[in-house]
Amino acid sequence: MTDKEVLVEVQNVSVVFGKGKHKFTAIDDVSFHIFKGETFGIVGESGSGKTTIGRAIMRINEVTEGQILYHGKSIQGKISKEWDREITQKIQMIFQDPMASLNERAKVDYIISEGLYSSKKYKDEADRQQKVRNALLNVGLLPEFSSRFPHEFSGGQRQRIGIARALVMDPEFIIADEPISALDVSIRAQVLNLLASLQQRNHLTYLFIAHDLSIVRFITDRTAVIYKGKMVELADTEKLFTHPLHPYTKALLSAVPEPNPYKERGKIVEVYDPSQHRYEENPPSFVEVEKGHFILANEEELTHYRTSLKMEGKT
Ligand SMILES: Nc1ncnc2c1ncn2[C@@H]1O[C@H](COP(=O)(O)OP(=O)(O)OP(=O)(O)O)[C@@H](O)[C@H]1O
Repeated sequence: MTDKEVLVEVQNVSVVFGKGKHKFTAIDDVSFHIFKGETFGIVGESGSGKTTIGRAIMRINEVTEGQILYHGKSIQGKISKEWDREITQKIQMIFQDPMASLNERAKVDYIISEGLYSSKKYKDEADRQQKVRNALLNVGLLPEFSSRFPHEFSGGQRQRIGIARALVMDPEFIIADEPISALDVSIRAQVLNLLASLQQRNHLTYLFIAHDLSIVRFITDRTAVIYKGKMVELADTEKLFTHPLHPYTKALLSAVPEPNPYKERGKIVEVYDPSQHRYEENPPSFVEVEKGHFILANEEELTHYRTSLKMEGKT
């Protein structure tokens, strides 16, 4: 990745659902940015808020506090019609479950064209059909499939239809929300490879949401770890996997199964205990502890992290 232009900026974003007694903070003061051309991963356990962040960038979830910028311009609140149209086209999402995310009663042709219809992003009917054909070919499906219904396809093919639906809009940024976790293990690699080759060919930027750490390591350039709506660590992916600092990241990594059964047998899985932080008296902030490596820590913890980095000779 040579281009370091910032494409997406999430600034102190909180997303709160419900009101009064039922108020629930799903995302709590989260900040990060995504460079153009990179694959940025967000990992965390179920319910940690990964999807909510993706949906906030898609403008499906309303941001309660903070702001999200795309190409340096706010995407919320009162925005011009042109800007709204542009971001609706440029930011696309691929969903987790290809069985649930495709309209069963619509033909593939309509499913893929929906975004085109609402944005009127085609010259005439022949142009629309050509765009659908190209999108299907780009994801390795036959153009003839456009006259079929979703139930006629396998899980992997359906996810390819979901990808084609995003691609037909000629996007710049794709939020892939656990795009392979609902698929058979045997076809996961194919879909991942397809996403990787589309990224190269179409100069795409990805936000890749996952709970499976081995996939994140394989596909992302940088990774953020989220725990109960708070971002706790962010670093280059290799760095995060080889030199994790936050105890939650360490616990997550220690739970990844080892391919070697002998190692797996003797392995100690760390348990994360959030009460170790003592944040009541000394609250944390998300700070850069070394270049490009951010961590949620209070002053006391920061001193500890800096010392351990120094000992590794890496400050
Ligand atoms: N519309 C909503 N109204 C109320 N609570 C919600 C809403 N959407 C999400 N939540 C809650 O916010 C929290 C975060 O949900 P989210 O789907 O972002 O988690 P996730 O990390 O993506 O989990 P998973 O891996 O299971 O998809 C959960 O506790 C969820 O129940």
